[in-house]
Amino acid sequence: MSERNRLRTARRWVIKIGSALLTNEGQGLDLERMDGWVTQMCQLHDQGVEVVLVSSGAVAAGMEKLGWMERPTALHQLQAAAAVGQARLVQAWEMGFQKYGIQPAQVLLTHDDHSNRRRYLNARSTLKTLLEMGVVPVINENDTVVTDELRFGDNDTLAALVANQVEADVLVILTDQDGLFTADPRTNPDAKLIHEVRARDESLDSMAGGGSGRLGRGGMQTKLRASRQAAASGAATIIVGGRADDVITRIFEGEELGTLLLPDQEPMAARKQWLQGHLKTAGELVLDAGAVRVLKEQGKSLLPVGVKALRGSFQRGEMVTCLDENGNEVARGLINYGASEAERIIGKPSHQIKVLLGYQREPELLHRDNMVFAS
Ligand SMILES: Nc1ncnc2c1ncn2[C@@H]1O[C@H](COP(=O)(O)OP(=O)(O)O)[C@@H](O)[C@H]1O
Ligand SMILES: N[C@@H](CCC(=O)OP(=O)(O)O)C(=O)O
Repeated sequence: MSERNRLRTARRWVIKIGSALLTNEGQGLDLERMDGWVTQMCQLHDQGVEVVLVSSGAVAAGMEKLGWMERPTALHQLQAAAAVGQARLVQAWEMGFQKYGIQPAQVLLTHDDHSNRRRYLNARSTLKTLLEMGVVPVINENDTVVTDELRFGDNDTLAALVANQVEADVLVILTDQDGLFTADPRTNPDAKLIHEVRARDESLDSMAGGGSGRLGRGGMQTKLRASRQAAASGAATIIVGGRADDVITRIFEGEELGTLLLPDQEPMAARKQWLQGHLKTAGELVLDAGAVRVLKEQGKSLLPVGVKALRGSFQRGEMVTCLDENGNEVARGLINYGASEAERIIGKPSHQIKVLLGYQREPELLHRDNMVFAS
């Protein structure tokens, strides 16, 4: 299967739409185009694809409402514009999605939400819950509360971190150019579009310029960096011109649009490598002999029934070590329940989880996709 056709099998997409594209060069939000993207995202949704939308445009929408012609540079003015514009932005997306009976949700994130482990896990859990419910999260940076030092600034970086966070298969970056060119096409009319490349290819560094348009931030440099970040969890990135007709649908159908930046590894292999490198664990589970056997011999998920004891005050989503009764490591992985919940369900069959906790998230304590087994 060609790499493009493989996109048809991608089940979770993060789609980032930049400021340069969302606003008609500063004339407010381009509602007509937004409607077109919504239609396409809903078509994807109908095909069983989970969609996360990372939408810029708060500052640009706010500028229009406030009658400002130039993007301000002072942080407090940017924040004021974002506060005015974010409401407008999310209202526009909501109206679009509701025509198709699909519920969007506003999620505003900051740098802290990614660097603080607890908040990271919390946000991940919320995003995954929204996706399970068929909701489309519409994410932006929480511009009004961030400080200069702790600002993503551009949404490419934020979109890549979100792609890691929800383990997306593909990150689509819609922008105002047809893709990544050999040089900035604004200043180099001879620049050629790159169709497919490995994200880590170092020759791209000198091609991607940092200069952006009047409204965007970061230019292609942040998009290239984002593709590398996304590749770390196995996601492919497509940088593509968002003004092309039916661009999202055509990418889904495998058409060669924009630039495809490939990861070096399949998502699962990348994920396992990431897990392997995660040396810090937050707790331990002691397994009974039966559970040790199915984990060791069949590489299966761990159910609560096979756990005899636990140690540590871990949160849901943190890394724990699984030990046999002699203290030897059998596996490690990300746990689906926090320590106080796990305490109540260990040794019990999964069908009792709902009665014991009042709810059931997953039947497994650790899912095999989130585990690496000791050799
Ligand atoms: N090699 C390149 N290929 C394409 N565009 C480039 C390149 N280098 C720099 N750019 C610039 O990046 C801009 C897109 O980035 P930006 O303005 O930040 O948009 P967005 O708001 O979509 O993130 C383009 O308009 C283009 O001028
Ligand atoms: N959070 C900002 C986004 C900043 C921005 O323009 O980013 P980008 O679209 O990546 O160039 C906003 O909503 O205006």
